Amino acid sequence: MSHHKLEARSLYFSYPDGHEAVKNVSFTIYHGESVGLIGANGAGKSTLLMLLVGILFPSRGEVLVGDVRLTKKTLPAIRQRLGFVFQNPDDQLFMTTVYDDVAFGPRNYGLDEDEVKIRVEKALEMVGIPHLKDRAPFKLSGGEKRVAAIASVLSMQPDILIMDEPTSALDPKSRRRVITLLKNFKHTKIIASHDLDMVFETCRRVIVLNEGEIAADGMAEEILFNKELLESCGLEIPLSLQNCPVCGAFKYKSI
Ligand SMILES: Nc1ncnc2c1ncn2[C@@H]1O[C@H](COP(=O)(O)OP(=O)(O)OP(=O)(O)O)[C@@H](O)[C@H]1O
Repeated sequence: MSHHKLEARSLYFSYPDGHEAVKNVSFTIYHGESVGLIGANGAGKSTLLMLLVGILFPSRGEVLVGDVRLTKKTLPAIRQRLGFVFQNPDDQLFMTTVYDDVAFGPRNYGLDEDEVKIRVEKALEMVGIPHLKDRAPFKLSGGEKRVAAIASVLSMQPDILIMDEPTSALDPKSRRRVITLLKNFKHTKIIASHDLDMVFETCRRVIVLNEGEIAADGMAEEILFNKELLESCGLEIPLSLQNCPVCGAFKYKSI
């Protein structure tokens, strides 16, 4: 299904102050792939994700969604297929209730209220917060806000899910719920995170960014066990993949 393909071609991006945050980034992500995007603070992960969803536009290079080049003109038609979860949930939640925030996308898309209700209830169920539906988003805790923001994207049933730090600030139960829904999401997903254990569980492919450039792009097993590579990019092997100091055993990947 080539129309779900997402391609970055020699992307460069400089912020107005001249800082070059993304340099010569190229990759193709095919339908159904699960891709973790990792890198130290400031490596360019968020900037790259914003280029992929058309919040920012590259200084040079191009992004293609299917065969369509992402531009200001093509963006409206493409946007509804891309579900983007921001790093900061406050950028995503702006209605007076959680329900209305999660309903916003489907309503905007023109679905009738019965369908909207089904979508909202399903999305809230998936992230485990049906009980918060009537609450004001700004009165939620950090973790509650994060899962509400995820629900507001799931309700659009996107073809491509792009998430910036979906598990940060989550307690173990909420984190586990997010991991489960990511594993169950069968379309394309791209997840930027410092939670490398989560990346290992949910992504088959990993792209490593270092100072704006791709340092590695390969199978999760190859990359997340590569101590030298990770250390050269300011990262370390995820905890669940480190040898147990007592028995020497590894935990193995289950996807
Ligand atoms: N608005 C901005 N103006 C200028 N420079 C910026 C701006 N936003 C980000 N940067 C710089 O661009 C680089 C990449 O930032 P980005 O947020 O993409 O990194 P990141 O990998 O997502 O980092 P983190 O893991 O800390 O979230 C950093 O050096 C950052 O300081």
